[in-house]
Amino acid sequence: NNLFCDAGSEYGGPQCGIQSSSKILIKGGTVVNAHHQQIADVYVEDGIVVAVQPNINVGDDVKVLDATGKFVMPGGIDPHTHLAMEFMGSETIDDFFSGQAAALAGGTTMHIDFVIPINGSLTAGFEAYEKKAKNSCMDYGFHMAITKWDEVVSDEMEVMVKEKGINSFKFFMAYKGSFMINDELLIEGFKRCKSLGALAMVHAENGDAVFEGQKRMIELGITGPEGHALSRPPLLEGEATTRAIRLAEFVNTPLYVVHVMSMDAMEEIAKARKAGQRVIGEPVVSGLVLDDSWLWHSDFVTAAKYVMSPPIRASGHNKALQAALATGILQLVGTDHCAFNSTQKAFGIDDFRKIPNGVNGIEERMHLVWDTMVESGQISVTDYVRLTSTEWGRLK
Ligand SMILES: NC(=O)NCCC(=O)O
Ligand SMILES: [Zn+2]
Repeated sequence: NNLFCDAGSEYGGPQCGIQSSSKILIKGGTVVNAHHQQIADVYVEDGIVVAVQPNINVGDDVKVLDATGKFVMPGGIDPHTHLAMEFMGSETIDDFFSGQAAALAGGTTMHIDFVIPINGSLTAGFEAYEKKAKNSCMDYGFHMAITKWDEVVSDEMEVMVKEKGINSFKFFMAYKGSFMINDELLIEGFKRCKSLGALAMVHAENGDAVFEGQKRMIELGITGPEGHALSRPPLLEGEATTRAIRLAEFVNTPLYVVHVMSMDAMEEIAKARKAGQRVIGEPVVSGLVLDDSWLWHSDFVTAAKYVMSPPIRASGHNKALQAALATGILQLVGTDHCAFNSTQKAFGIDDFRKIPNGVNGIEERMHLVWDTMVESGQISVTDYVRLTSTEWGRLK
């Protein structure tokens, strides 16, 4: 714990909740936000940015950091994480502390995690996540999943929005037999989001068809990690994405599509946005920089690391997603950080359906987006700040 709590103490910063007065001047850097960049000083008092302007003069009680030749930008906000998540018979290996420590090491200073209800109860889920988040060492927020529907859940959504500060709700169209909801629930949920002014989010894959695809693979004797990709092709992501988009249009409420992994889904989002519908698309770093060749690796331990849903796609989807991000079809980058170790992944050594789904990324996101998108000239530094940090705040 202390390693991270002490990390900022040199600058008089807060030490894991112990607030002490601090004054810092970050001098002479290129200050970047989502709209503009200029050489300026940044004056920070007790963790709050008080002034941004050239040549700020300060007294001896202020710690001065020379940022000449460097960029000074907001910390990253990861809009999609799963820390301490119970999933597929296991719990993610990163809890709030270790996941956040990794995030901080990589330049992300806030994340939004998904509260998973307990037996459908939002209240019980929220209380559990409040406990899980007790060992936090950075800012975080919550979205919430909706996994069943009745009057109680509908009322609890209002409590979450009005009293608990949660105003984004995710509906899983996949994971048949666990989180998956049907279209009736999706419509009810969208209607409730609309009436509460909350944002509806979807994990868009056709869970029934995935189930059928998995059966087909097993019948063909394909039990390794490659079966994961083969059983849930881009087609099924595209189908669910367009269905969710059309139902959101029917209800007339905005829609946020999490982890857009394929051209198929991205093109549905592009069409809807072009038609004027309020649809937000979130690619994740794994989908932007990797391809599915890893899932065919002969070593199970290596291949299983890359099992997530929707799957990492064949080469070409990644470049198309990058282009969509650069041209404004997709809006912001998450990670879907949901890390399992090799012992946990080995639950599926004989059957890919049992490999816990999820990959890492919370530490790597900022530098991977920089390397892939800025260094290649696809986006500007201001775009970088928008896609990795400020856009989530603007949406909310
Ligand atoms: N994506 C994934 O494979 N694991 C996390 C749960 C989810 O977001 O679907
Ligand atoms: Zn997720």
